[in-house]
Formats: sequence, C-alpha cells, structure tokens
Amino acid sequence: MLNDTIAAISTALGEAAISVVRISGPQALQTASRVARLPANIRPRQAHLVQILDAEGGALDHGLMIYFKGPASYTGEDVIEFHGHGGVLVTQRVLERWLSCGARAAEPGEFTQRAFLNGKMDLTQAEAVMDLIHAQSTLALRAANEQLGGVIGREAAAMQQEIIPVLAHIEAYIDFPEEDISPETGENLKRRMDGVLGRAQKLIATSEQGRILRHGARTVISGSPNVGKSSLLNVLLGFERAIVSPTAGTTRDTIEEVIQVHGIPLRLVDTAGLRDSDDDVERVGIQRTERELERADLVIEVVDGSLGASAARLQLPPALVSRRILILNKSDLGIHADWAGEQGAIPFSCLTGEGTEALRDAIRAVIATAGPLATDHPIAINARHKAAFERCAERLVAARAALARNEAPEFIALEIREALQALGDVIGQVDVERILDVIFSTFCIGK
Ligand SMILES: Nc1nc2c(c(=O)[nH]1)N(C=O)[C@@H](CNc1ccc(C(=O)N[C@@H](CCC(=O)O)C(=O)O)cc1)CN2
Ligand SMILES: Nc1nc2c(ncn2[C@@H]2O[C@H](COP(=O)(O)OP(=O)(O)OP(=O)(O)O)[C@@H](O)[C@H]2O)c(=O)[nH]1
Repeated sequence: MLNDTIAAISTALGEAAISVVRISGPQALQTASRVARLPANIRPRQAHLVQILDAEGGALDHGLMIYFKGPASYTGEDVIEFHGHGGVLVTQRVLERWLSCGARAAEPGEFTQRAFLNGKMDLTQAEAVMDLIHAQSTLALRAANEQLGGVIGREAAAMQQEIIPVLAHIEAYIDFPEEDISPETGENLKRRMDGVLGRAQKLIATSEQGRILRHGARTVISGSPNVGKSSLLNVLLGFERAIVSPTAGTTRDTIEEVIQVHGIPLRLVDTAGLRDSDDDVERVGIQRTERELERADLVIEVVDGSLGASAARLQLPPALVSRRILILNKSDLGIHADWAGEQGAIPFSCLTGEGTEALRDAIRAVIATAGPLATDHPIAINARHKAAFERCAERLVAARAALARNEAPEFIALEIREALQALGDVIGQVDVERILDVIFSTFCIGK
C-alpha cells in the first residue's frame, strides 16, 4: 500500500491566489520529472520556479515546486508540493497531470495516515490535525495545538511506562509459582497502579471540555413570544465573529451558528420551529425543543424584565437548572419589582447593550462547571480517547482487586496487559516487543 505514490489538491477548490497540489511516495520525484522540467540540481526544501507541462509539452501552469526528501517530510516519504495559480480548472488540470504520470488520487486523510504509519506522529496527533482545522474558537485551537504537540500521546506513553514494570514484576511470578508476591511488593505494585488510575481519571475528566471545544456547547435560547429572543441572538452574533457552519440535516438543512464567548465555542441551536402556528408543525417544534433541551449544555432563558413575572416560565429538567441563565431583557424600560428575588438573573438590554459582559461571564461560568476549561488545562481528550482511558481504568481496577485477592499472577497480568493495550490504542500502538524487552533485560529472572 505504502509503495505507491499519492497526489491530491491540498487547498480548497475555488478561485484563490495560490493552490497547492501535494504528492507523496517513492515515485514523487520521478513523477515530477515527467510533469515539469526540473532544474538539474533540485535541492530538498528549496522552492524552485517551474512550469507544469501538459501531455503535448505545452504550458499548464507556472509555479513553485518544493521537494521534501523522505523521511524529513510531513508524511515521512518523498513529498513534492506544487504551489500554482489558484484557479479551479488550472489546479484540476495540474492534478490530472500528476495522476497520468504515475501518481494515484489520494484518499481523504491519506497524507496524514501515511505520516502516522511512517511514525511521524501518533494517532492523537493525527486526530489533532483535523481538530486544528475544525477549531472554531481560540480555546479549541489551543487544545488542538497542544494535542498536535503530543501532550496526550506523551501522557498515555508515560502511563504505559509506569505500568510496564508492574507487568514485568507480575510476569516474573508466573515463572516462579512457588514464590508468593510479598505484601510489600504487592503494596508497591498497587501504588503504581493507583498512580496511573489517577492519571486516567484526570484525563477522562477533560472529555466533557473536549466535546464542548470540538463541537461547541449546545446553547438553546428560549422564552415566550416577543421577549426579544431574536434580538438577543443578534447581540450574541455580534459578540465575536460568527462562523456560519451549514450542517446537513436529514430532513432539512439547519444552519447552526457558532459563536465564541471567552474563547469557548457555542453552538446556538435554532428553535425557530416553535413559532409556527400550524398545529402539527408546532408539535414537532416543541418536541424538537424538548429534545434540544435534553442535550443542551446551556439554556439562555429570556423574559421581558419590564413586565411582571406572571408569564409562563420554562420548565427545565433538574439537571439543567444549574445550566440556565435567566435574562431579564428590555431593562431599558425598567425592571419590574417581581424579579427582585431572582438569584443570578441578568438585567439585559438588546437596545443599550446593558448586561452584555455579565452574560459573557455567566456563560463562561456555566460551561466551566462541565470540567476544567482549557485555559488552565490545555488537555481536552476526545470520545475515542475517553473510551480507551476508561477501559484502561477498568482493567487497572480489576488488576488491583485481583492482586488484593491474591489471585494467580497469570490472571493479574492479563488485566494489566489489557490496560496497557488500551493506552496503546490511544496512541495507535501495538507493541509487545517493548514489554518483552523490559521483562528480559531490566528484570533479572535468574536471581
Ligand atoms: N506547504 C505546506 N504547509 C503546511 C503543511 C504542508 O504539508 N505543506 N502541513 C501539513 O499538514 C502543515 C505543516 N506540517 C508539517 C509538518 C512537518 C513537516 C516536515 O517537513 N517535517 C520534517 C522536517 C522537520 C524539520 O525540518 O524540522 C520531519 O518531520 O522530518 C512539514 C509540514 C501546515 N502547513
Ligand atoms: N425596549 C426594548 N425592546 C426590545 C429589546 N429587545 C427586543 N426588543 C423589542 O421587542 C420586540 C420583540 O423582539 P424579538 O427579538 O423579535 O423577540 P422574539 O422573542 O424573538 O419574538 P418572537 O419572534 O415572537 O418569538 C421587538 O420589537 C424588539 O425591538 C430591548 O432590550 N429593549
């Protein structure tokens, strides 16, 4: 698989100043010599101005070619980049030229997959590449950069290093069935396992933040008609540059707006369906809102603060009560005395902007209850990591219990191996060799 040469357009297709076509594999340079007249002394990592030629030897494009000699490249293989003019037709024709001269069209993610397979990065770093591209807030971007730098992979590997000697120890007893694990050794091994367990739990605790940073905190704006929900939405959209991300729905396309507040991405959930007067549609709308509320990370409830508190209030499931922010809108018209007792309610005016800062801070405070924010804890694991760390923790708990019950070392070793494997899954590594190494080198069995 890895001995073929892949090519793809690496930039978005559309009219732009420059586009990049990237080629990776053993035949990259050879293919390049067919699509362009290369300088005799093509030097790695140096831009050369070349002309891409069509099959008849006519000019197709004129641009910069860079040769990255493997393994010192993104993929670890020979890589050629052609930086050409950013037109749709010209870029596609240039790619076709590479494809007809020996390269094959790359699958999605294949360059990064090769980087992983060639040991340039671990799985968490490969995942971080896409997180970085998808990041819609400064904290998401920071977490992606941390992960790209290898924090999660290094932590998983360090945890493995802690467990390997435990396994080595236990394995040693398998070969010497007449010896029991001394209480002192047992305590030592348990302590080590507890240390790793604690680290796993700390990482697992970051997964809620990870979800929010990657997908946005699901935010529902609710309230009776005419209280100012749309106006508030516009105020929110004006907070920080909104990124409109069209998400394909199955029944209809919904446009969800993503904004960021104090660096946290908020996915504003559209509850427009509620307003429809048609009964059926309204019922669907209400069901949808209820469903959205079940999944919400944050509920912004808007009331007309200038009126009395008689109007129907939102009935929230208990789990959501601490995630609700009550906005007393239209404070410019004065706040009705009825609201005096509402703890934490924010007097707000879409007209004057009063309450804007208080709302931003309240949003940050509610989201921070989901876990440590990336500001003080840049690690934010994803769902796949979470599942693996949970598996690791479960196996360690089981190993610890088995040790406490004085079970056969084979059984304890099995659990520990599975914990190790779970950590290996995080970084995408299957490595029995290394464990065997530790057993036979540092642990002298002949004693
Ligand atoms: N033009 C261009 N820009 C790009 C990329 C690319 O492939 N091409 N990247 C692709 O996503 C990202 C940058 N990532 C890269 C990571 C490693 C290497 C690289 O050449 N690594 C070598 C040499 C390292 C060094 O000189 O310090 C190596 O790891 O051995 C290149 C790009 C974003 N910008
Ligand atoms: N004085 C004052 N008027 C406001 C404020 N916010 C909104 N309004 C007005 O209240 C009315 C309703 O505002 P919308 O934003 O459409 O309210 P809504 O809750 O989206 O209403 P529906 O679409 O019916 O659900 C409009 O006339 C707004 O101009 C505010 O802070 N102060």
